[in-house]
Amino acid sequence: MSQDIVLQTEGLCKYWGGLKALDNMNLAFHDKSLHGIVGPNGAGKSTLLNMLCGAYKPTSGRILHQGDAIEDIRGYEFVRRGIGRGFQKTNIYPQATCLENCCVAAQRRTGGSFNIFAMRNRDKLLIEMADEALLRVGLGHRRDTVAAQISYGEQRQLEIAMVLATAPSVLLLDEPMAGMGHEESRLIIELLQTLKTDYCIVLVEHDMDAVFELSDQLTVMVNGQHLVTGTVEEVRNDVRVKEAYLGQGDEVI
Ligand SMILES: Nc1ncnc2c1ncn2[C@@H]1O[C@H](COP(=O)(O)OP(=O)(O)OP(=O)(O)O)[C@@H](O)[C@H]1O
Repeated sequence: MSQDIVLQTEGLCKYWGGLKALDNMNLAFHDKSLHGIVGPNGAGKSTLLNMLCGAYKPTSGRILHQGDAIEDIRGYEFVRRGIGRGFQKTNIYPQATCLENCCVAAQRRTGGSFNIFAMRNRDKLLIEMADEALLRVGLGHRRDTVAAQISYGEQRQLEIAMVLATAPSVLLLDEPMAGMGHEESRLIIELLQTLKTDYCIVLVEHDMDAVFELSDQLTVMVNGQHLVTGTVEEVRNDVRVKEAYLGQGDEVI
């Protein structure tokens, strides 16, 4: 295995009854780079992310993290290993402050302990992790603001901060630009440009301009099948990809 591969799938499959939502997926995700995943609706992109973060168990196949097979470990252990997942639909507690939201996320990494004497130090650590994450996404000034009171775009930034607060090495992001206007999307694109210098990022995103701008490697999936993986240029020039997107009104490749 190449040294900078952080996460890898081997023959990964997910079947729902007779439906092959994901079939024989062999992918390698590298450190300090962004791997885009695109494909028409129902291609299996979210299913893939759900398995990479431990939310779904594969029907068959393997997931390797730093060379260890992890497909059978429990969901919370994925977070403890540094595999962080952001969600397509917002996952925040609206009545909690941005800091509190990030502390809850950080706790998923550190784990809960009922040792009362350890509490003070643990809280300090959680707050440090949460503060660092908020600063990283540019939400330091919103630290003590209730999440319901920040803009939609800021809520999506908060989602990313909540993943960062789990101190991950892998970021799995599902449509972080969904529903955003141009200016808000730009902020997220710039954020991901800086984050990908430090993390292994797997990005599922329908905004093709954003994916093309950000991806070091790009995978196209269709109907649960792998179609092609390559650089943006390689993918854009691939005849099979053009065919797969024919008739897809909202996405032009
Ligand atoms: N829990 C489930 N039970 C049964 N079928 C499911 C389940 N989750 C997903 N599927 C099916 O698996 C296939 C892949 O779905 P998935 O959500 O992974 O696609 P996607 O590429 O993320 O699509 P979109 O771009 O629309 O979000 C679809 O046919 C979907 O209906």
